[in-house]
Amino acid sequence: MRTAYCVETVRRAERELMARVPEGALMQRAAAGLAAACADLLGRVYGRRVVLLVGSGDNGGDALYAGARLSRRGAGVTAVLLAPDHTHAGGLTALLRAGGRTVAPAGAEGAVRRADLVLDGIVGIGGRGGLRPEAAALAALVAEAGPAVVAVDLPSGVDADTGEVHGSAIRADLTVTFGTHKPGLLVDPAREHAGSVRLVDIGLGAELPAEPELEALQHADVAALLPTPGGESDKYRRGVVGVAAGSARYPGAAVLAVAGALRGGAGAVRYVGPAGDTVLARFPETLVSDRGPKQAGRVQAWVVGPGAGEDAGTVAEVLAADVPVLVDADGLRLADAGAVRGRTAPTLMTPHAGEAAALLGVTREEVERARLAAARELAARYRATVLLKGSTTLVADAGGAGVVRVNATGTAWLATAGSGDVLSGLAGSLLAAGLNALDAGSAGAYLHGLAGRFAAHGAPVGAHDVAAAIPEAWRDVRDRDLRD
Ligand SMILES: NC(=O)C1=CN([C@@H]2O[C@H](COP(=O)(O)OP(=O)(O)OC[C@H]3O[C@@H](n4cnc5c(N)ncnc54)[C@H](O)[C@@H]3O)[C@@H](O)[C@H]2O)[C@@H](O)CC1
Ligand SMILES: Nc1ncnc2c1ncn2[C@@H]1O[C@H](COP(=O)(O)OP(=O)(O)O)[C@@H](O)[C@H]1O
Ligand SMILES: [K+]
Repeated sequence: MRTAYCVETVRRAERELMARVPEGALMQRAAAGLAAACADLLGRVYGRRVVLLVGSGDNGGDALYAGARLSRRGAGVTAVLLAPDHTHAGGLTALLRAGGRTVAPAGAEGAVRRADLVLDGIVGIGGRGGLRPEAAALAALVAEAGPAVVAVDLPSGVDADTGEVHGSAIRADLTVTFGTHKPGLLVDPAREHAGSVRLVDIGLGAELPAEPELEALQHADVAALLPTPGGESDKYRRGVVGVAAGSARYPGAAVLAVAGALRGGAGAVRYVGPAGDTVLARFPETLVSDRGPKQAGRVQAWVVGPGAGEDAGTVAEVLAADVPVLVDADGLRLADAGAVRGRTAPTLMTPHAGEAAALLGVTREEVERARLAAARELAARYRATVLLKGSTTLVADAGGAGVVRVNATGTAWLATAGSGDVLSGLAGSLLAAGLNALDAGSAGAYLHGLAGRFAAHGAPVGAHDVAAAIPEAWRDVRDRDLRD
């Protein structure tokens, strides 16, 4: 499991650790890891030109000490001091002793244009708001000049706790973060600014609490969740998932949800709705019923909503069932909030940003700017588990207060019509197989993201390709975990 902790928790843990280690030790650990990552990126350090953007805090100190290390290895290092009267004194002395030089922002253009590498040490977890004008101008110059950029701890200008970006922020190729990931490194739009992320261990682990702010499943975590049939299994014991989806207008949504559900671990898929013939033509193994959800026979979980059109009656009927229910797409609009809140069995809602915005009464852009807050807010309002889809997929458990799962496997190729329907079938199938709503949502998103990658291989795909690649994703999770 990859975990991320918010700034307040990191600060508390750092205080506790600092009380037990020699003064300055943590910064030296951070700087050593940072310099090593820069050396890896450069390939050869000797003769390279490195520019440090140095702000007023310890983030700048990290950059200066790392710059000193690179300078000792033969790099030409220039520090641009954004706050010359408040520069980290120890770091500055170390850099100057190692042969580095300093320059004011006004005189930095030449050095930036010649640089092989720029280290962003403007602000770290002490940053508030976007970059200030002088730093923003430097960031624009760096972006235009195009050297590799390594962000120290996190890209300056992004919100470490939320992933929000207020104003301008550094765009990095690599972020070297210390002690633990911060939520902003895993949640867009900030995540996009971070590039790839490397975690440097500074010994913080033992001081961090058990419950992080965010967690991201890895192969081993998902492998442990995947349902596997045993000797005693039959199709009913593996779980039956009911899919109430599709309409005369959108029969394809039913097919795609069933396509996902058939690959999600349930023993059988029961389809209810007006697209039965279309579903059967594509998937003859589906149990099709032309009666409503109540009369369709027992299921262990329902998926309702994809392509449902205006069929509020079916949504209400499904919500009245005493089994886990996944509500997606049109179902989200048609569901009565009180009925969702009143359910005793788990509910998993799977909106994209537009659907979440409609439920919250805000704009889509507002949701995309503050995904974490939106997912938590919906989970609180509906007392349901909420999987918020998009470039970052988040799963907040019912109530919204606990740890939020973030999915790291997605690819932008999944932004294709109907791929959400596949996800709803897949996650609903995992619910029917016995996973709780948080696990079903996050393991479903994980497999779905991986399937998207495998199906796409860097080229456009349709949603049915994603569904067809789910078994490959499943095998990859299971087999790579066995090898690890
Ligand atoms: N505390 C520790 O034990 C460790 C801290 N480390 C580093 O220390 C950093 C935190 O250092 P600080 O607490 O000094 O905070 P920062 O260096 O992140 O920033 C604080 C300073 O930046 C200014 N500032 C805030 N927002 C700004 C903005 N938008 N534009 C320009 N300036 C702004 C503040 O006025 C303050 O002077 C971490 O991110 C990490 O890089 C590491 O050395 C590891 C150990
Ligand atoms: N930029 C992106 N990067 C990664 N995944 C994305 C991106 N955009 C969309 N997705 C994923 O693609 C799927 C689209 O679902 P959805 O918006 O419901 O589409 P539809 O309604 O057409 O089925 C979701 O799983 C979502 O997380
Ligand atoms: K930084």
